[in-house]
Amino acid sequence: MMWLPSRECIHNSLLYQFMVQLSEQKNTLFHDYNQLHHWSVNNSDAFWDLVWDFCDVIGDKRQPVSFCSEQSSQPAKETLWFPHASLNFAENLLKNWNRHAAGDALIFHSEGQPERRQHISWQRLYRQTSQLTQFLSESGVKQGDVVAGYIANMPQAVIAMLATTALGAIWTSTSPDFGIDSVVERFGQTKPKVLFCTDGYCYNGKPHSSLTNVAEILAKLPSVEHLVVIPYTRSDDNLAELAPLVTSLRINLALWRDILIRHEPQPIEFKQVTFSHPLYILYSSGTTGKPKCIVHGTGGTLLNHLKEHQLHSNIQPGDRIFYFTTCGWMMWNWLISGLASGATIILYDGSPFFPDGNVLWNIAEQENVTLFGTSAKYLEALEKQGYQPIKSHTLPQLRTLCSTGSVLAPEQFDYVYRAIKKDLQLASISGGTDICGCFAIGNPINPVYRGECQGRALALDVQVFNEQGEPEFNKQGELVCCNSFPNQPVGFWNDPDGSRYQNAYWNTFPNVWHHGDFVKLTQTGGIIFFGRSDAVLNPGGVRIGTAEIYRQVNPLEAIVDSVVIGQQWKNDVRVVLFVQLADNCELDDELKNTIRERIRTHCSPRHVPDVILAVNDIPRTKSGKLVELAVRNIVHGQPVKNVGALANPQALEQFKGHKELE
Ligand SMILES: CC(=O)CC(=O)O
Repeated sequence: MMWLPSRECIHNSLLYQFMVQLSEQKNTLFHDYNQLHHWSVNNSDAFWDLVWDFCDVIGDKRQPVSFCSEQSSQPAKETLWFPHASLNFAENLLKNWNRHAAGDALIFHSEGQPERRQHISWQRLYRQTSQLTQFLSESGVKQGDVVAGYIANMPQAVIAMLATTALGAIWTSTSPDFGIDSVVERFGQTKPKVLFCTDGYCYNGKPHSSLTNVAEILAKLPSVEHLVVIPYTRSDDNLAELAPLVTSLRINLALWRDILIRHEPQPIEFKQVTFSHPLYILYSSGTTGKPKCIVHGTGGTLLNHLKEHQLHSNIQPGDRIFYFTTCGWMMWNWLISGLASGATIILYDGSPFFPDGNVLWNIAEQENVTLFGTSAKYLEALEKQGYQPIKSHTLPQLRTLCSTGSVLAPEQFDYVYRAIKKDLQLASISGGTDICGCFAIGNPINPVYRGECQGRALALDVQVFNEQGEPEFNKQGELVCCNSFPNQPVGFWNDPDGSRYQNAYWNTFPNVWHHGDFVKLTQTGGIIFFGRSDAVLNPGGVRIGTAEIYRQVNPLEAIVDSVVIGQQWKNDVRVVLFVQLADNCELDDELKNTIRERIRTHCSPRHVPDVILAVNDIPRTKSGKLVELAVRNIVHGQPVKNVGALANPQALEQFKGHKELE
């Protein structure tokens, strides 16, 4: 065990208060989290009904909580949640505005530019949302229209999203480091009427202009009628270069500042929509084809985020929450929902290592961050570079550290408690874009065990299935969810018969959501992740999660990063490991033997790579995920679909033509 919440922490937690309320209402005693989880799965209507009340959702709830036709052969998929409810997402995020009007709703930090730090009060957030809502209405945006952001992670992105959803329109965003094709592949499918863009973004000490990309994107997105430019890295005058283009395309060009000048803040009329009304469109990474446009509903997203924030993460008014993300990752949507719990959101645009690895910890210290969210990859890089925030920063308010994006190895749990903070709830969380939330998540009342996500998310019947579709306990298998939950996607955009949605999650096991993670449920109620199940290595028919290999290889000083695949070889599969070496290191026999020995000792002889090769860079998606399937395709001489989804597509070249693989 690595952390145990104090009795005081437990009793002060919202989850504990929820359990007390539930015990009184249902006359049932809940002794621990696992008991509550069990109850919530078996009584999911009562659970979600109480979450609505407990989290003070503004809206008209109505009964029933859920409905499914008796004829349905897939109730887990086809259940409708709160079928008669109506609500508005932005209204719920702004509901605290006049309670703490002068307090901070948003705080913005921009890479390397302390003078750009901005505090946006709740009142200013409400007023600017009102101004933008008026602009969007005048621009013809109505309920169900799509509004897009090609935008840096800054307050204007939040305000544009709130104004869009206040009208019952649908928000979709990518970050400005996406290339032209990647943006067109996404927005070309969802056809936004209005595009918000920043003129650029900052990364690694350099401002990058977006305007040339924007010009080309607009030429390929005929749906866009209005372009709103947010000057960020340059002065307004430089925007003149866009003018001829928008005139030739007959697009209306507006500057953010002018919109604020032209509209007086007014009380916002929040459009009430149904629970399943589309709220967000998120995109799958698109490494296996055109990105899937995953539509998330208003009520499901809100209710689930309230559950994840208040019950699992203990987020309360006065909390200050930070997630290192861009507007192109679902953790941005997750973060911004924190407003609905009265928390202050800390936004950061830039590199987490510029000017050095202290940058995010400086922000955490300066802003008294209570929940700090990041990725396992960031923590790995921080450790490798020798940072120990525990020695350099004072973080008395920091209560929770969330990590996601890839598997958080057990040794990284040691690092967090040794080098960041001892008294901390380390929540390794996992779910993703598909559900805009989590299947595995933390909670403030359970201990944290080394290498384990604390538990299954409340009211989600998460199980581990073997290949025959039978539940397994304490054995590796597929993460599935056997019941319906409100934040299942409403469907995919442009999927009229629903077949793409059905194929993506529902065809592997009957009436069960198949998520594609390779995991194990533990005796403590926790979950251990071993990697994506489609990347599982299969030498001699034994299924090996790729995270088992990374756990042994990546901590070595000589290694910066690695990717492992299974290569079809003589009617079997052999394990091929690619490593990116640290400066001045060589992949000599000694290093190969060290790698093999570590893997043999800590895993098994089956895990030992048959081939180890050096490469200069490891390909990842823009949200930092390894693309094992793309590497596998290259090695097998197959095409890689959608290289535009990658942050460093040029890295793929080095996986071609190795004579050791022929
Ligand atoms: C919660 C998550 O699972 C986020 C991600 O890794 O995409």
